Amino acid sequence: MLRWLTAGESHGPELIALLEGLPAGVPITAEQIQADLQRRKLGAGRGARMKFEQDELSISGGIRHGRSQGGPVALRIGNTEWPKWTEVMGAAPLEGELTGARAAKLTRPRPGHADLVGMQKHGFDEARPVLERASARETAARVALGAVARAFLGELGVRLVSHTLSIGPVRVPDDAPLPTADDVDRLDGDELRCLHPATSAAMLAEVEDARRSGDTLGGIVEVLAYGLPPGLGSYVHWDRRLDGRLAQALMSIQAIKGVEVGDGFETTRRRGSVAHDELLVGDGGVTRETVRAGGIEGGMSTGGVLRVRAGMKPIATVPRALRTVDVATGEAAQAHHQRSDVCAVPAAGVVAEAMVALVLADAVVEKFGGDSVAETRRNLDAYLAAIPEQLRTTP
Ligand SMILES: Cc1cc2nc3c(=O)[nH]c(=O)nc-3n(C[C@H](O)[C@H](O)[C@H](O)COP(=O)(O)O)c2cc1C
Ligand SMILES: C=C(O[C@@H]1CC(C(=O)O)=C[C@@H](OP(=O)(O)O)[C@H]1O)C(=O)O
Repeated sequence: MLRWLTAGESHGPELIALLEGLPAGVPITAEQIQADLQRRKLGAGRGARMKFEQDELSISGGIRHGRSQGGPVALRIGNTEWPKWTEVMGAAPLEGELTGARAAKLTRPRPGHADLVGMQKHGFDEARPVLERASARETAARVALGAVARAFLGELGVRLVSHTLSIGPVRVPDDAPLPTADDVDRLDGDELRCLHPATSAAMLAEVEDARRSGDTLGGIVEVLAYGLPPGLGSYVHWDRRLDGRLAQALMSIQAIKGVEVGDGFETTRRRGSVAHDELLVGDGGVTRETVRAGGIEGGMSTGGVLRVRAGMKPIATVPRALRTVDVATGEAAQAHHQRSDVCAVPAAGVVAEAMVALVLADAVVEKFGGDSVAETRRNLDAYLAAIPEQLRTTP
């Protein structure tokens, strides 16, 4: 079993990420993790902070001479903004009152954020302690862990890619080809992480229009995984189903409001005769002509391309501020707003990829075990070799 945990606040000194259960021998470097952190900062619509803050990665444990060692992988991502926040976010007891530009209490909770409920739940009189941990800054830690999970999967021939399917009302045409794992660099080179040039241009125009009118946008991202073996997950227990685990992981990303597996809700509008992936006689086994189910049947990977989507709501800190209540006075007010992303959908694609990588890596460890990646690979190869020829699937 893989376990992972993150800690840290948006304007604290650093984020901490821990991954436990990774077999030894996975090749992984700080440069690889840093490269993924960089990918998460990209994209049209990101706010000012992405330009001046660096993700300062350091590896505190679990990796030696470029390989995992079998112990927990411990990562730190320094917030280079920290020197401006030492007073507001310091761990030491406060002597006297806060002073300076950031001293004012945040008593105008932002609708669509954790602000108000977090205050009610934890007994805070302002939103600062809530928004610091609820912030999607935390997704940097997830992406760092996802890079490690992806390195493990890569050793087993599994490769991931994510892309933007829609921004607001602008969507990639249904007949556009699916990105493959060879498209990652091209996708990262596009500000919207979209391979379809006309759609990317229309998405950019939509983001610029939202920015000009003091508004924000959401959208849909899609993650694909190539090279998975059949049989990850389970049809036996509700909590071991791969689709359920992926949905939970994707829904846990800040601002994700819906998840689809394969064609998702579109499938509900079809008749059964054209909704599934028929099994056909192929060269050397069984084949499927379509990928409507997204590579999951009965809660298990089919061995075909896995395809999941996550829908993100528009950024909740709207510059044209939303109505709220000042909880210090009980008076009507406008929500607190300082700076914010206009649209973070391209970044959410990178985060979604990381979460999918972590879930798949967990499912691989669950099925194939292994204290070293070589052992995991032996177990995987033996499993595949033992599947009778008539039952084998070819992509
Ligand atoms: C990569 C990423 C960046 C985000 N950036 C912002 C932002 O700049 N401003 C904002 O208000 N929300 C941003 N969000 C979304 C908020 O964190 C999210 O809306 C908030 O936590 C409440 O959403 P929830 O109800 O889904 O948890 C971002 C989300 C992601 C995934
Ligand atoms: C810092 C990141 O995203 C932040 C996520 C976020 C939010 O409310 O979720 C709000 C913004 O932070 P701030 O209020 O400090 O400008 C984003 O910049 C990041 O992704 O690294």
